[in-house]
Amino acid sequence: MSKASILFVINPISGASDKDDLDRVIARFCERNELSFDIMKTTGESDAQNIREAIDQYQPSIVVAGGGDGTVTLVAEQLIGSTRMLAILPLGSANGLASEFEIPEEWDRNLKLLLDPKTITIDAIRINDEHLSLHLCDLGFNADLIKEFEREGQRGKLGYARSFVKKMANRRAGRFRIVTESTSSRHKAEMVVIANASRYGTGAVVNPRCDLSDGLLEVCVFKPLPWYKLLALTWHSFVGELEDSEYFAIYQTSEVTITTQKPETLQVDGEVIDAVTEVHAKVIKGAITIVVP
Ligand SMILES: Nc1ncnc2c1ncn2[C@@H]1O[C@H](COP(=O)(O)OP(=O)(O)OP(=O)(O)O)[C@@H](O)[C@H]1O
Repeated sequence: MSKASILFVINPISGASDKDDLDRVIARFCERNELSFDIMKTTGESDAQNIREAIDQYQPSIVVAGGGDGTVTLVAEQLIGSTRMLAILPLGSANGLASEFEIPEEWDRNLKLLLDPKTITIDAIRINDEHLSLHLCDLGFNADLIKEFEREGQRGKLGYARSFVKKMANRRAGRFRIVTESTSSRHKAEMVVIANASRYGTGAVVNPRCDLSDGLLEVCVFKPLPWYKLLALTWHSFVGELEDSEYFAIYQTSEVTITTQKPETLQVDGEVIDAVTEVHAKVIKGAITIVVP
């Protein structure tokens, strides 16, 4: 088999880790294994176009997204409909999609996955005919939390924990109407998740019915609950038994429209989009092939 040609797309500001040595580690790994490679850095401006141009020019068989979930989604968007593989080098604060597949964060172990790549083809979700989601989108609590995290200008796991505690003290519920292909329901909820994957980067399972290749998305509803029930719900979440909780509801569908009574913050794969009153989500079956351990 001919050796892979690899394009590394690195977000230099993702997460809080020191990346000064990364280019050298990548170069040493590729040269040692006789892999042809190129490295580009994102700038936060025109990145989608720059990645497309680099792919056109370089024609890699694997594109590595080195960054957090935002970078992974940005790179994936440029690969939809192509046979090129997407590999993930987790450098973000939470690394949700990478933790879903237990992709190693440690650079040397991660790069070894490129030598004889094992892959899985997964679905994606198109949000409001515009944004791509491979992982989790949500309205309400978690989106507000990410917004707070960004507003405070924090990065890294400690900053995330600080914002989490602050947001937990100010939980609130909104009203949601959820229309799937076969159901229509109304809920008072603190958070509604549109899920391709199963868990956040923290490990909390929000979607116990996750199958990333089944052509379906899940809509997961977290109803308002009193403080003294929080621990029980968290327990149900971490052991994957959320459906036992009366404060949780789930719908499976390939398409959904969610409308809210008041504007709710929407986040897609870790990026805060805006406050919205309507979200439409549709599955793209078999959208992308990912390198996994
Ligand atoms: N060189 C850069 N300078 C400033 N911003 C950048 C640069 N490159 C990318 N960005 C921005 O970084 C964001 C994506 O960050 P990403 O999700 O990869 O990391 P993170 O936010 O640290 O991780 P996580 O999503 O796990 O919290 C995008 O908003 C993108 O525009």
